[in-house]
Amino acid sequence: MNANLESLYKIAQKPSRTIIGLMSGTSLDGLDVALCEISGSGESTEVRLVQFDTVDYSEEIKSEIRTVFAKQTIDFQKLVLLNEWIGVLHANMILECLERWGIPTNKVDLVASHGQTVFHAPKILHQQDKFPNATLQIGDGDHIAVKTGIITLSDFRQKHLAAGGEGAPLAVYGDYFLFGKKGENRIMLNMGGIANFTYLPSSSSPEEVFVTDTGTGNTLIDAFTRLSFPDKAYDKDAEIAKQGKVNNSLLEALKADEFFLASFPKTTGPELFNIEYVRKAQTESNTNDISVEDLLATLTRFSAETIASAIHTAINNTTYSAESFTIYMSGGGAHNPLLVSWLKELLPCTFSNTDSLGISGDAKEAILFAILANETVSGGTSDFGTRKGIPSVSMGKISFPS
Ligand SMILES: Nc1ncnc2c1ncn2[C@@H]1O[C@H](COP(=O)(O)OP(=O)(O)OP(=O)(O)O)[C@@H](O)[C@H]1O
Ligand SMILES: CC(=O)N[C@H]1[C@@H]2OC[C@@H](O2)[C@@H](O)[C@@H]1O[C@H](C)C(=O)O
Repeated sequence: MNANLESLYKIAQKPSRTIIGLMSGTSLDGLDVALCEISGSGESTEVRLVQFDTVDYSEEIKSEIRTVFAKQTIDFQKLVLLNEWIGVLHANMILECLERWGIPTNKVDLVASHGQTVFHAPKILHQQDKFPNATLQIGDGDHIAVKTGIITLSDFRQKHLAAGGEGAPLAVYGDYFLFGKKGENRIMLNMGGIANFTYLPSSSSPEEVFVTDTGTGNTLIDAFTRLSFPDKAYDKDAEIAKQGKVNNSLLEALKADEFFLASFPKTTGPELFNIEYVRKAQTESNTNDISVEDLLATLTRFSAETIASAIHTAINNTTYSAESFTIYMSGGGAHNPLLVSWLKELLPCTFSNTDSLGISGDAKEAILFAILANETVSGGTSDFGTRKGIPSVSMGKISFPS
């Protein structure tokens, strides 16, 4: 047997595996690195987060990624160069973390790398019948495997697409395995650049569970903060938005997109929710000259209302009462006090965060990829019934170090 396959075979049979999950999301703030100890698989998966760090992206890395990020027209050579460069950077970031944590590379069984999404194009966005749903993550896994010497799984979204999904959100696989609980109505709400939630009703039945994006989380707030205050990456603690007033005409124009009428599950990204999207809504609502404070208040309200409306729709489609649900928040938006206070005003549910369930909300997405790799190496194809958007598949391409 090939020596690489033999070592993978041994890893697959271990009672527990040490897996590094990596996620760098649409906010481009940095690389989340989660060192996990994982045992079991599927619904009996157990995860212990041993170490977690976000390695901040330098201004150089952010601006290089932004040259191709969510853009229709790009320098094609730059995309090719970035695919390799990000792979190397991510490998170095893993090595930095391991050194800081005092953990040798040979103690790690697997790396699970999401890569950097550069363009997400579900049919609802590209609207070209002959082309399927599509998405592209860069930062090649081979660089990570060769540089770290650790078997690496990467490019998880392509199998999901091949099996009929939109390539996202994948959160459901981790949320259902870790947080699905018979007898409790739970919603796992992640507010990153884009917001999404996993619906976990008390039946815990795979037939009822689903996951969907809701629209923008922080991406528009971040973009307009950066535009007016180039030294700020985001509106920390909603300090700017809190000084403004929601402009209702603009809010209605922002909510008018057909994405909000489409049924679940659906996915989106900054390819739709970007500066041009807001400028168009401002022109339509004659609000081009509103202050940056009012604009940020309105964009924060836009996130709150669209998240709340999607959750209302999900609950209204069932016989459960809204009051019986607990919403477990995660992602950077859970740190935005204005967004959270508006969500609490708009939804009669109980609010908590994933930390109260023993999983750090900031680490949750990186942990998800460690779980997906664990599933591929030693689990199965967990059955999500026939529900659209959650194919029962194993995901990730395997890169060997040699
Ligand atoms: N204290 C805070 N106040 C306001 N907003 C905050 C705060 N802390 C974090 N955020 C927001 O969270 C964002 C980062 O969120 P996160 O890391 O979850 O996004 P991401 O993983 O890149 O996105 P996605 O999940 O869409 O891929 C920041 O850009 C900022 O908008
Ligand atoms: C294409 C892509 O990278 N999508 C991300 C993004 O960030 C949040 C939301 O949009 C979600 O759909 C997804 O990531 C998480 C990890 C997911 O797949 O569940």
